[in-house]
Amino acid sequence: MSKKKSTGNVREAALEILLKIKKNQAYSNLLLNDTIKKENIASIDVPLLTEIVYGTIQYQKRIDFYLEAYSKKPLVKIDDWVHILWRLTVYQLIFLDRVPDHAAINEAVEISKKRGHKGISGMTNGILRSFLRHPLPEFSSIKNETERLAVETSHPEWLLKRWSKQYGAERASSIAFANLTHPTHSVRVNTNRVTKEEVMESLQDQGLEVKESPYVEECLYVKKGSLANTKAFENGWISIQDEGSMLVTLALDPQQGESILDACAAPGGKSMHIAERMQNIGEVVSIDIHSHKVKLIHDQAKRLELSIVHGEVADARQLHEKYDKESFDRILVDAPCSGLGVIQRKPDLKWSKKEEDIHRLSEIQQSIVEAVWPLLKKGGRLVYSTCTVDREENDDVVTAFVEENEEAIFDDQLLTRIPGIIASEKKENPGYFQLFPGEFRTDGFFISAILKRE
Ligand SMILES: C[S@@+](CC[C@H](N)C(=O)[O-])C[C@H]1O[C@@H](n2cnc3c(N)ncnc32)[C@H](O)[C@@H]1O
Repeated sequence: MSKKKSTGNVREAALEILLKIKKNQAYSNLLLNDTIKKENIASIDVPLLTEIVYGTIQYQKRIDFYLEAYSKKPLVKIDDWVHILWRLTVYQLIFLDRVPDHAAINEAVEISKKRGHKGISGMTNGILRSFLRHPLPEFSSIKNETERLAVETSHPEWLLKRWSKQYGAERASSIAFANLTHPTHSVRVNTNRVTKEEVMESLQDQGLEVKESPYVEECLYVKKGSLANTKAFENGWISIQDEGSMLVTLALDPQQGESILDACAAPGGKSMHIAERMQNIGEVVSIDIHSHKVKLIHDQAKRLELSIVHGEVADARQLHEKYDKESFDRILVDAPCSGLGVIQRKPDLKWSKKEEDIHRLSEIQQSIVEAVWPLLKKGGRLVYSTCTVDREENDDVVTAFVEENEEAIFDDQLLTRIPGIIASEKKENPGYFQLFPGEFRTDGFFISAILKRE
């Protein structure tokens, strides 16, 4: 059966998704996949729907600045669905060359008529046409520097202030601009089963543009094309993974025959990488608190033929009930975090996360590290990582832990295991480092390594 839908339905679908996100009903990626299936969106329309949804979220603060210049009423007094419809149409007018302006505006007017009344469609027509007739308002009209950066890069002010205080104003600005750029798509080659060259050939044969990474050996950048239906993916030769995430396994440096605990493991990206590096010899215990997520670990292990990975549902803070002291050679805590390092991929995070979330998460992160520490053998290594950019969830968690635990010392050899160019930039403390978005081709990641004294 043909999966045909007009682009009009694409915009309505985008409106529905954005409204649900605004009401905090779900994450954008889950809602998108759900809507594509339920609404039977044609595969040809999926890229447009994805672009409108992510782009509108990414640029919403900047778009509101533009809309405010033309709206007769303050935006807070406009119904949510009308406001979002304006936002997504302005996104198309500014950023999508392939959508003709009149088509985008006509669709918005039609949707307004269908969902509202004549007054609303008239208002929609009026604001969008006056937006087209005038030049874009200048950011320089905003006098306060942080407010100006917040509007231009479309970030909440509290977050920019936090980054500026923690990493300096220049870094805060570069993170915010980097978050507006497209992320690099990378895959990890399962070198246990296939060579990098074979994977490159296979992907290229299927029309994908592939390039070797200069940093991590098993990493390939994929420029064009969808990976999910490729032979390499179906055969379990590759996994989709950010290169920063691959560095975490390099930091842990698991060896064949060892016993490894991955305390926060789902969906299993790092557990699989660990098992691949161990050539499937040894044991990887992969814990996650959510049973539906542990299923993903089982699925991945099966697809990649990694029999040493054992997924288990448990709370990492209670593992002492299941495992003896000093059971593991190495432990990975890839902690639950605010995800502020992956805004490029998941822009809704910058609007949904609040400062209170950071405080709450940092307490959970500390308690997980403290709970699993006794399970590490003497002389063993614990790696603590997050995909966020915030000292309270990162540097503060590990420095407080090392200060309070006599047996713990920072691993001053960490950077020797990280590829040269990346490591040479990271000198603040030899036992941990922060990767910022836009710095290399990775997401924002924090990686630290702690040793247990003999
Ligand atoms: C950053 S994600 C892990 C990503 C994973 N390491 C990977 O590379 O695919 C953090 C995970 O920790 C899990 N989690 C949160 N609290 C936990 C707890 N108390 N014990 C175990 N897992 C927990 C979450 O369900 C989530 O899947």
